[in-house]
Amino acid sequence: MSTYSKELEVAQLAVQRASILTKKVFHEKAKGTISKDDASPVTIGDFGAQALIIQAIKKNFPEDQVVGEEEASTLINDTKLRDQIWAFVKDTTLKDANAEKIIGGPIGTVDAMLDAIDAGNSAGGAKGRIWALDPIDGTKGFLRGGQYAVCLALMVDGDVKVGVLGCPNLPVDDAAPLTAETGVDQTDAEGKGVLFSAILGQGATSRPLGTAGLGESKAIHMKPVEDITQATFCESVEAGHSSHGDQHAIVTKLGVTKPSVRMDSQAKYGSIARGAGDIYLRLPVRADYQEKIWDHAAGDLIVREAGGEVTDTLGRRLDFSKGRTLQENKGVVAAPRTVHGRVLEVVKEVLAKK
Ligand SMILES: Nc1ncnc2c1ncn2[C@@H]1O[C@H](COP(=O)(O)O)[C@@H](OP(=O)(O)O)[C@H]1O
Ligand SMILES: [Mg+2]
Ligand SMILES: [Mg+2]
Ligand SMILES: [Mg+2]
Repeated sequence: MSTYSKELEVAQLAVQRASILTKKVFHEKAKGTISKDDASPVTIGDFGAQALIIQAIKKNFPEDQVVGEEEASTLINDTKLRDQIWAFVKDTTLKDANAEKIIGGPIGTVDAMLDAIDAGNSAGGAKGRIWALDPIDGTKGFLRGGQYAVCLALMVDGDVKVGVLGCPNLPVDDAAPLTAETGVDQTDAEGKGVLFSAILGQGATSRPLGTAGLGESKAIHMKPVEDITQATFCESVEAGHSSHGDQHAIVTKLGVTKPSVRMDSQAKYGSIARGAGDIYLRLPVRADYQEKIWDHAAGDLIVREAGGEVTDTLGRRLDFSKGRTLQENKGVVAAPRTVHGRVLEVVKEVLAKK
């Protein structure tokens, strides 16, 4: 077995199983939300997916730590929400019994579910094996029927080694170009659902997300951008998450002619990695916001392994070794290696004028 192939298999199957749950939650209109301290929403889907993924990690790698976005403390007093989550968690399994066995089978009890959610409480850092988990990235996209992603990455001594992104609402077809519609009014109907993966040094792949174990995988690559004016650029839907104004100024200066594609979640990283789009910009809105490691770890590796470069707005690699946040970084600039330098130059020029 090659390095990290076991970790990759567990991560892929765990993300696949969690995606079955998020799709069920979406279709049963059980999206009831509560607001977190940072005013961001969290749903039955977020908690349920976190429980299922951590269960699979702990069954296979009991010593590993997990930095997960959600915490169970809110569920201690809210027994109604807790029971709603459990109703989904207890019935969600992979359709292939063998694959289900690989990730350790279902969770036995409500308490075990709460323990699994809580096991995402690692402080992160530069030592040891730590998984970064975002059970639903782009919760706002999930709620409004846009893009979202189930995101999992393994860091060893602060360096990302394995990354997996499950994107239930993106087309399976790697060649389908991004359009404005890709970001809005999407479903997980026929032809949708893709699982992106990468292992450091071994390239990036995509395969159908599916529900019954892992289908055939294909290598993915960023598109060589010969003429930057023809590039497709993507950004967050939420204006509070990145500066649409700065991003517009940057792409205008680069001569990009196509309108930006707005979509939620790390589906942006996956989409540029497979050449459906080219550039992803995330310019800070607030100087004091620290990006969370679970919002970037898997996508960063997948883009780099597909031939891209990912830095912050100052040209520094994203540093996942500093705890739960990217406290040493500001914003994100992701582009094919061949044009990243040019994009970064313009990012710096535009920011210097502010
Ligand atoms: N002020 C802010 N700046 C940047 N990112 C923010 C932010 N407030 C929240 N976020 C993060 O933006 C993520 C979504 O990114 P995007 O806009 O690309 O879809 C959220 O992930 P969750 O949806 O997992 O909470 C959240 O962690
Ligand atoms: Mg959130
Ligand atoms: Mg997120
Ligand atoms: Mg999330």
